[in-house]
Amino acid sequence: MPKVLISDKMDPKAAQIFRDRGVQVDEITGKTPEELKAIIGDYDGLAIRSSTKVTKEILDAATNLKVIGRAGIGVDNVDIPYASSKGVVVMNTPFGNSITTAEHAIALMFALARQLPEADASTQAGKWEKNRFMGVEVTGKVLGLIGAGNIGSIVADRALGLRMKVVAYDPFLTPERAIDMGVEKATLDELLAKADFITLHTPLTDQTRNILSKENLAKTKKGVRIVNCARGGLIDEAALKEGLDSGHIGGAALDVFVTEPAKESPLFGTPNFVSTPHLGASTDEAQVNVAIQVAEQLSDYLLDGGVTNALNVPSLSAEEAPKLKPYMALAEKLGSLIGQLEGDGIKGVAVEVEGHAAELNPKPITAAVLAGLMRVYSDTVNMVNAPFLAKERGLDVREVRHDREGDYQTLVRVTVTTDSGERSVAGTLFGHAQPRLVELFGIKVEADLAGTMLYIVNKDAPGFIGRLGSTLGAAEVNIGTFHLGRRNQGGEAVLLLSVDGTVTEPLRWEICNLAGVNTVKLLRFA
Ligand SMILES: NC(=O)c1ccc[n+]([C@@H]2O[C@H](COP(=O)([O-])OP(=O)(O)OC[C@H]3O[C@@H](n4cnc5c(N)ncnc54)[C@H](O)[C@@H]3O)[C@@H](O)[C@H]2O)c1
Ligand SMILES: O=C(O)[C@H](O)COP(=O)(O)O
Repeated sequence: MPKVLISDKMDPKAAQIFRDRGVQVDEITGKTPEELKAIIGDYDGLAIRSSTKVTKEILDAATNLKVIGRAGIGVDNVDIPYASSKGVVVMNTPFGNSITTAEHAIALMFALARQLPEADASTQAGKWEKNRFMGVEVTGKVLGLIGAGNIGSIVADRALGLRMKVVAYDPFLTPERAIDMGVEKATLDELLAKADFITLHTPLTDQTRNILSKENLAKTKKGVRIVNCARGGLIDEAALKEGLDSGHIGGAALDVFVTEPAKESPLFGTPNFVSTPHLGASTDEAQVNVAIQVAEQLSDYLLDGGVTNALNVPSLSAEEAPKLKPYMALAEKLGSLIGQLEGDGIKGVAVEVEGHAAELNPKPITAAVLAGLMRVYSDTVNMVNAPFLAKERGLDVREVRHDREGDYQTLVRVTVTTDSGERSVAGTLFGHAQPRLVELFGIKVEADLAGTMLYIVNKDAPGFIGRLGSTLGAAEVNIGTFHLGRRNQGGEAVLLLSVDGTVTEPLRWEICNLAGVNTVKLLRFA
C-alpha cells in the first residue's frame, strides 16, 4: 500500500480520500527541514501547500518518493528541476483556488479604495474620524492587470462587472483572447502610465522578479493603488515603501512578501499600506477544492499511474493509464534492448507508432523508451527523469505517428542513430497486453524480452544450435526460451535465448569462440 505524507495544513477531506482509495496517510505538519528529512524516506507521496520547502536536501533524503502534490498553484517552494532529475513527479491543482484568490485581490482593492483597515481600527478605537477617511470610487477607473492567466482573467471579469476599464500586460496574451476577455492589451509602460489600480497575477520568474521595480514604480500615475496577491518578489518592497512615504503611491496591499512568514517589514505601519498573511487561497471552498484534487491526483498516480496537472511529465488520465500501461512496458523493453545493444554511441532516438499505438498519447511511450534506453547509464532512471537526462546528454529525440496499415495491428518501432548509421527494433502487443519483440535490426524475430537473455549473432549454418546447446548444457545453464531469426539462408542469423543459470564471462567467451559466431551479449530485462 503506498504511503503519503501530508506536511502542511490541509482540509481533512484530503486524508479521507487517501484512506478511501487505499493509500496510507500520515498528517505531520509544522516540521523543521531537519525533522522532515528524518521521516521523508518512508513516503511514496508528499502532499504540501506553500509552507513545506521541498529542497535538494529533502529530495535527497526522499529515497522512496515518487510524487509531490501541491494543494494550490504556486510551486516555487519545490525544486522542480531537481525533483525531475530524481524521477519525482510534481503536480499542482491549478484551478481549485483561483476564484478565491481573485476575490481576495478585489477585496484588497476595495480595502485600499476606502481605507477599510485604518477606518476600522480608528472606529474601534472610539475615534469616529468621519472626516479623515475619504475614499475613491472604482467605477470608471483603470485597472492594470499584470498577468492575465487563470486568476488574472477572473479578476478582469469581476473588475469589468464593477464597471472598471481593464488594461492587461501579459506577453502571452493573444489579441483574440484580450478581446474575449474584454480587456485592452498593453505594453507594461502603457499600463503603468494609465492604471489607477494595479494588480499582479504572474508567477515569480527571472522575468517577473521586481517587475514593479523602483524604475517602473516611478512610471506609474500619481496616487496609484497596488495589489499583490501573486508572489512576493514581484514588487521592490523598499521602493514601494519610498513611494508610499512620498505620496506618489496612493496605497498598496500585499498578501505576499519577499520573505515569508513576514513577521516584520519596513512597510508595516506605513499609512495606506494593507497586508494579509498569504491568505489569497484561504477560503473554505478553495481549501476543500485543492485538498480533494491533490488527494485524487496523488492517489491516481500512486495506484494507477494516472498523471494530472503534472509540471514535469506529460499528463495521462486515469482512463488512458491502463491502455497505455502495456505499451509503456513494451516501449521500455525496446528501449532497454537497443540501449544494451548499442550502448554509449547513441546520438538520436526516433519512436514510431502505428496501428492502435498511433491512437494513444505518444509522450508516455517515448518517455518509457528513453527510460529503458537510459537505464543502461543509471539505475535511477525512470519515465520522469529520462526525458531530462536525454536532453542533458544531447540526444535528438523524435516521435513519429504513422497513419498506415502495417503487418501488425499495433507496432512500436525504436530507431537509434549512431556514428555507424541507424538501427531499429520493433515490437507489438500480443492479446493487447503482452509485449513481444518482432523485429531486431531488420531481422524478423519474435521474442519475449524478460529476465536474463543471450543475444547471439552468427552465420546461419547447420549444427550451430546443437553446439550452442551442448556448450550451455555443459555449464549447467538451462535454456528457457529460444528465438531465432535470420536475414537469409546461410546469411546473418540472430538468436535470443532466455537462460536460467548464470552466464559467466568465460562461458560467454566460449560461446564467442564457437564457429560462425560474431557477437555474444548478455542482456537483462525487468
Ligand atoms: N496569494 C495566494 O494565496 C495565491 C493563491 C493562488 C495563486 N497565487 C499565485 O498567483 C499567481 C498567478 O496564478 P495563476 O493561476 O493565474 O497562474 P497562470 O499561470 O494561470 O497565469 C499566470 C500568467 O502570468 C503571465 N506571465 C508570465 N510571465 C509574465 C511576464 N513576464 N509578464 C507578464 N505576465 C506574465 C502568464 O502568461 C500567465 O498568463 C501565481 O504566482 C500563483 O502562485 C497566489
Ligand atoms: O499558489 C498558491 O496556491 C497560493 O500561494 C496558496 O498558498 P497556500 O496553499 O499556502 O495558501
